[in-house]
Amino acid sequence: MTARDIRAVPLAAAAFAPFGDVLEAAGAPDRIINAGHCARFHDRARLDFGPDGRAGISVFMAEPRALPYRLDLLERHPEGSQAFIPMSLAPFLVIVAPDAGGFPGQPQAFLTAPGQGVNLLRGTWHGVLTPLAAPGLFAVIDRIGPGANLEEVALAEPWVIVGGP
Ligand SMILES: NC(=O)N[C@@H](O)C(=O)O
Ligand code: NI
Repeated sequence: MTARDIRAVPLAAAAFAPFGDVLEAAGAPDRIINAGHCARFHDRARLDFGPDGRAGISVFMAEPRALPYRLDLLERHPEGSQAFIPMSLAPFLVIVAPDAGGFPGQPQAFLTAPGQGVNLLRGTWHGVLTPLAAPGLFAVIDRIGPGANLEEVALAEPWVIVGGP
């Protein structure tokens, strides 16, 4: 490990909560529906599309990356939340960072388990969608609306996201 290495940890709702929501069928379902044939984990994301935006669903086909992963760009969407719902069971890397005076602070990296998705809160600094295996196929729910909704920061010094214990 070097000073610029960040170890990815398994994604967990409590640790991720300041940055967003973990979308998963975990724990007790909120409702049993469809004549008992379906468990509904109800309303699990803090969606936010602002006063002049609306929700959109897009499909992303992202190029798989590998660990160790060079992180040299962070971004945020000041006008809306952004959710990534994998359409495969392949893991992906979720990188987030707190805000530090309008710029990203120390990033944190999480590895998803099969079946987990995430919703990033409005304005959360994050790395771009980073699948770790093909297909990098995702449904993305984010803001459709007027105005700029993307702030990018190229890092003067990259971080290296590493896996493993
Ligand atoms: N730009 C875009 O649609 N995607 C990014 O926001 C991302 O987080 O991957
Ligand atoms: Ni984004």
